[in-house]
Amino acid sequence: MINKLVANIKKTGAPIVVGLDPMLNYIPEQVQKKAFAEYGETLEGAAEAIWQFNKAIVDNTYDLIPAVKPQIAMYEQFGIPGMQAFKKTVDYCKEKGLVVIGDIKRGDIGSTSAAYAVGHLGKVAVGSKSYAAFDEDFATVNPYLGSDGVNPFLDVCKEEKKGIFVLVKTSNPSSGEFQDQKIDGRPLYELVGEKVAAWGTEAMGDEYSYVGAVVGATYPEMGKVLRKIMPKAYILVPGYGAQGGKGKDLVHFFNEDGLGAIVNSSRGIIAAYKQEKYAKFGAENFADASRAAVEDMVADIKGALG
Ligand SMILES: O=c1ccn([C@@H]2O[C@H](COP(=O)(O)O)[C@@H](O)[C@H]2O)c(=O)[nH]1
Repeated sequence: MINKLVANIKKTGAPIVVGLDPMLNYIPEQVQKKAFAEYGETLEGAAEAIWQFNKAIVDNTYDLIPAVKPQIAMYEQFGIPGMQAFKKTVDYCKEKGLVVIGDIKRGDIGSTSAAYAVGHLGKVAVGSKSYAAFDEDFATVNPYLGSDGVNPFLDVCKEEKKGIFVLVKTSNPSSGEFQDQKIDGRPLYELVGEKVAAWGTEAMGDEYSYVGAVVGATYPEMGKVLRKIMPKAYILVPGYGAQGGKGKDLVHFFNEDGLGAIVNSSRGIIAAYKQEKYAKFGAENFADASRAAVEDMVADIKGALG
């Protein structure tokens, strides 16, 4: 899958990911009304609204982008219907040729991590049969339980040629509380970065490893250091747009080959129609506003990279 991700990035010339984080309050009234008319103001109605919202955005942007990142929390809050909308979204994006990064942030004791890995990236055995349950291409993994929480994901990735992005330095304001703590004089996120590089040597694609890292756009100096520590790891960079990250902050997340990083924007793209800059599109044309926001994001990053 890392080869497909790199190929999609080269084809589109767009090192970006559209984050599909559909909160109900981003979904225009007309989409909600139609879904509620069919299913009532129920969990099913909410799930239908988020599915129709996602579909419109994907239909309007898929030719410009290499990948999407559905955030599972946004679906899970609507229970079983929400999870069905998650799965429908994953399948639809894959049909459109997009790489799907499930932002699931899992990681547990070994046996539990194995179940997460199988459910999201692998196949679960049922008697003599096996099924790919959610079947994303990549998943985000929390490494803070240690190697035995990550190894089951590596095993499934090797078998299925899928990938993971390991949380190394997250974009949120309090990420330093634990991640920046020093051990033998070095911040914890650097030690995790070294582990990502080591895990990656066991799982190489043609140019990059199946084991990537999450590093927030909001910490550009740390991104620069981590880029050097993990030269073969793709870096998934959240924090662009709504969290304040800009193209100029991201230059050092990339390698000399212009590859090596993929920048996520969720609210900045899917709720673009709510921003003054894209207000001319109106709520009816929300997906056109998202397309314009994708074009602007690509221009911003490419401009910064020169
Ligand atoms: O360090 C991290 C890791 C993950 N995220 C996720 O990315 C998106 C960001 O959404 P925006 O609307 O573009 O701010 C969201 O799904 C987060 O859970 C992150 O922000 N930082």
